[in-house]
Formats: sequence, structure tokens, C-alpha cells
Amino acid sequence: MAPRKLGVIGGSGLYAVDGLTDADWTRVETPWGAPSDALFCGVLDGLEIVFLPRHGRGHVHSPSDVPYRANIDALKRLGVTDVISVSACGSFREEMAPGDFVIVDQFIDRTFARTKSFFGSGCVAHVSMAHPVCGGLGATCAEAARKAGVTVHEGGTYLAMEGPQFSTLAESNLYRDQWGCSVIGMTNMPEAKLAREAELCYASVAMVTDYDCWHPGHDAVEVTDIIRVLTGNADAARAMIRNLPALLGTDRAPCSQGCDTALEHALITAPEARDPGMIKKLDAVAGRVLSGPKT
Ligand SMILES: CSC[C@H]1O[C@H](OP(=O)(O)O)[C@H](O)[C@@H]1O
Ligand SMILES: Nc1ncnc2[nH]cnc12
Repeated sequence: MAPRKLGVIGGSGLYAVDGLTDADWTRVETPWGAPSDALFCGVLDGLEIVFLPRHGRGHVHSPSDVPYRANIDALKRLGVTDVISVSACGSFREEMAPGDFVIVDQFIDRTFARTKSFFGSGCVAHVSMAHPVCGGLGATCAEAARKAGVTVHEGGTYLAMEGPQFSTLAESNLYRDQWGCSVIGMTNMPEAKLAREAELCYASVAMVTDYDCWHPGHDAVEVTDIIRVLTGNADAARAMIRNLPALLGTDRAPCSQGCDTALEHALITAPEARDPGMIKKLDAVAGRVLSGPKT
């Protein structure tokens, strides 16, 4: 068993967590630039926690400009082993109502203006995204949220759109009727891909704020309506987080799904052809496989 350190990425409405002891904001520099904000590190019921507000305190980064690589690198650099993403989302399903939480298990990535990998020329890697989230971590989040009194839906496909504008009605209908998506948001990609590359267990808790624009009984989504629901959702998210240490424990076994060994067979660039500058930048994210003799 190895020590567990839990990272929490807070989305719209969740800019702080409560109940942590020995806590402080820490600035971290990464080879990919500065993260969205300082990271709030502390202890909750014996479990080490690192909290990062995805959009920064005051919500200063738009979904396209969130420094996703720096965020994941900083969490990894601080020793985080498991990451829970908490996000606002629109719902495509009548039964997934505002205030409900959806434990996402699949994604469709429609973002196009973001850098999606730590790897590239000089060190190429291809990780599997067939099962893009950690099932075990997601199940624990579901339990923690239910204990906090939240209605939870386990499983759902998250459509990641570029934004920042909300969808057109034609897009909303396409994603819902033809593509079978459950929820829509703007941030979980490339975050989930980068977490996988960094060999972090990643679970996505999508908190429903609205019905996007497809629902005949609801007005098209407006940010003011979202903010009204967000406050209640953020309180519920904090309650869920307070329940996590007791359920997760302070030690972790190797991930049964292999999230923590995702790079094992992913590197394809021959060792002698690798760019030393690139390898240096990958020290935190891929140090486990790059510092040893493996190819
Ligand atoms: C404030 S509504 C749109 C905004 O909220 C979501 O952000 P996050 O996933 O960080 O909670 C959505 O993806 C958009 O970025
Ligand atoms: N309807 C919606 N579309 C995209 N992102 C969202 N975040 C919250 N609601 C959303």
C-alpha cells in the first residue's frame, strides 16, 4: 500500500473547500507554465488534500484558456495520486435534474483549441482512453455524494464543447438525440486525457445546473440561472468532499484498472531518439517510466 494524496479540481462555483487543517495556498511552477492559481494543500480527517480552483479564484480563466497541462503537472508534482474533478454541466436527460450529480464514465471531446497532450515531437506516447475515468474512484464519489443527501446518477457521457458560448439548439439536439450524451460542459477535456497521461486516477463529478437549450419546458441556458443553482451545488460538493476521507482511506492499493500504470506501454519514441529537453519537461508526469531502462 502507498500513501494516498487526493487532488480536487473545483469548477465553476467551487473556488474553496472547507474543513482542512494545516492548510495553506502554495504556488507551484511547472514546465508548462503557471497553474490556474495557487494550490490549497491541507489535511482532511487524516487524508492529504490538494485543492485547485480550475478557473482561478474570482473565475479568471475561460474554458479554452485554463492551463490544463500546468494544472495536472502541478498536482502530480505535489504527489497527488487521485484527482476528483467537480464541474458544472448542462443536462440532456429529463431525469438528470438541476442539483443532481452525474458520475461521468465516458466523454465525447469536441474541443479544438487546446493542447491535449504532454507528449509530442521528441517523445511520442499513446495512452488508452477507452475507459477514460477511474471506475473505483467514481464509485467512491457516488457513495460520498449520496451520504451528503445528493441524488446521484452513476454513468453518463459528457460532451466537452469548446465554448465559451453555449450550444445552438441544433447542437443540443444532436448531442442528445443522435449521440446519446447525458451532460455537457466545457472543461473535462483535455483534463481527463492529461490526467491519464500523468498516470493519475481521475473521476468526474458533473453537477447539473441547467437543461442546456433542448428542453421545451425550460428557457435557454443563461449564466445568471446557472450561478443561482451553483451555490447549492457547491455546498453539496463540499459535503461530498468531507465524506471522502472515511471512504477512501489514507493508503491506496495499485489501481485495479491500471490508471497508475497508463504509460507502461505507451511510449513509442526510441530512447536514443528522444529529445532531452522534452524528457526534462516530463520529469513529474512521466518520470516513473522515463527515468528507468524501459522503452
Ligand atoms: C459558468 S457556466 C459555464 C462553465 O461552467 C463549467 O465550468 P466547470 O466545468 O469548470 O465547472 C463549464 O464547463 C463552463 O466552463
Ligand atoms: N449548458 C451548458 N453547456 C456547457 N457548459 C455548461 N456548464 C453548465 N451548463 C452548461
